[in-house]
Amino acid sequence: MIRFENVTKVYDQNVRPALDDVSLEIDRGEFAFLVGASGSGKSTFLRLVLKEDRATSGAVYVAGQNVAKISSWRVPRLRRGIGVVFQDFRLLPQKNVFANVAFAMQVIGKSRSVIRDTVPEVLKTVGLEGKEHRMPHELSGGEQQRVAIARAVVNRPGILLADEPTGNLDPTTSMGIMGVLDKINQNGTTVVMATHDDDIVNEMRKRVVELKNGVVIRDEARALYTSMIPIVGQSRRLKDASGREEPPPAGPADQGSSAGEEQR
Ligand SMILES: Nc1ncnc2c1ncn2[C@@H]1O[C@H](COP(=O)(O)OP(=O)(O)OP(=O)(O)O)[C@@H](O)[C@H]1O
Repeated sequence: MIRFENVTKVYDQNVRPALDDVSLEIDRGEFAFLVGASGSGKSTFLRLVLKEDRATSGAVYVAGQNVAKISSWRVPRLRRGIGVVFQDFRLLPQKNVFANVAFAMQVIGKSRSVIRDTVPEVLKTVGLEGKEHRMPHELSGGEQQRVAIARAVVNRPGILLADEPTGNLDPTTSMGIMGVLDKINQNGTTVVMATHDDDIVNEMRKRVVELKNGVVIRDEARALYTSMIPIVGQSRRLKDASGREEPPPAGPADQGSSAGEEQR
């Protein structure tokens, strides 16, 4: 669904690349977390998928298409297949919940009757039944993020990109949002989520792709936020699912663990 082939992104020739020779494949229907320190390249990765930036070298494929070869008039069609949610929700403040979601359908020319049928369905999926007429300022942060997710998926995109979607939310509300994203993923949408939230990653046990200085340093299935496998040459500490730190186990990196590293 998403394939990066030796992708390098240089913003400024005088500093190291934001992404450095990244090769990675995320299959249709997968749920993958992108983790890494601030500045490690997570948002750059998402922007390249959306063709908001272009790779300096290498190739980015989305649904089998090399995005560099998509002409500018076809970019909206690419983006229609990709829902996006952000940390700061980005709702239209003057529109109610229904209208915020309906707007995403209006701009692509859906008929009123289709909108009338579809919006309540998607609001139900995200747990906002009965809140159609609320204004954004009358909603909690978690509810606002649910509206943003409803708007992102109402046109049934194949891919949902989420950039720190729980960054402004408390832990309980965040887990509610993860429940919504998980449900959307189980309905067949590929989800890629950039996050710093270790508790969420540890709870979800999905694929984790870890970036450091633009390089993929870990790609592990059903993983924790911090690898169970010590990375050679780095001092790392492990966190268990409760977030408690434990000393790293003795032994070579390639002996494997219950989490089992999987390179794709
Ligand atoms: N438009 C830009 N122009 C110049 N440099 C940029 C630009 N966007 C990002 N960078 C640089 O690229 C690197 C990767 O940034 P990116 O935003 O992808 O990181 P991130 O992992 O998403 O960080 P955060 O967790 O803080 O959002 C950083 O060094 C950043 O300063």
